[in-house]
Amino acid sequence: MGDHIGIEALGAAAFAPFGDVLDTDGAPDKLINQGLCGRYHDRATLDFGGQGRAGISLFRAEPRRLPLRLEMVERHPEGSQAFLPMSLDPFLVVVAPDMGGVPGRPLAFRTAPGQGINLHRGTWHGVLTPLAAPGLFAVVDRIGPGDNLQEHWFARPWTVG
Ligand SMILES: NC(=O)N[C@@H](O)C(=O)O
Ligand code: NI
Repeated sequence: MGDHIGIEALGAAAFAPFGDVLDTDGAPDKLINQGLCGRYHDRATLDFGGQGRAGISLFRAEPRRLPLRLEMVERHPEGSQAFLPMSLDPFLVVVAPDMGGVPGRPLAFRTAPGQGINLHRGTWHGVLTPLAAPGLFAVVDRIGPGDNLQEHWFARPWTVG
């Protein structure tokens, strides 16, 4: 097995090179619906490339147990990808910097309840990784032609958590 990767609490600053953190920390950008709803407005950079369009899909993914054997990360060169949990269960987010076309050392984060993420176009990441059932997510990503998936299988898996 490869080296061990610790899990940090997800934070916007640490995650900024990789994507956006979606949460309702702090005051809303605007109050709507007669003051009964806080709108946290336009909080993600969506990108679907020239020929793509936005799609909303639902994922029901098997929860993983920690420590996680991380064998592969992937990226979507043509579009961003948002994972929006439909529960308050934290989930695991793994990303990695790009080092000349291959991923560098991964980083792992645990979301707070109610936090979602939007991965920037081309960000190396582990696949959606729930930590509790039912693992139900809305996913906003690119629908369009061409190959939008590049995988990298590590020579030695990493141990996460
Ligand atoms: N393949 C797919 O739709 N999902 C992955 O991109 C993922 O990041 O989970
Ligand atoms: Ni993906």
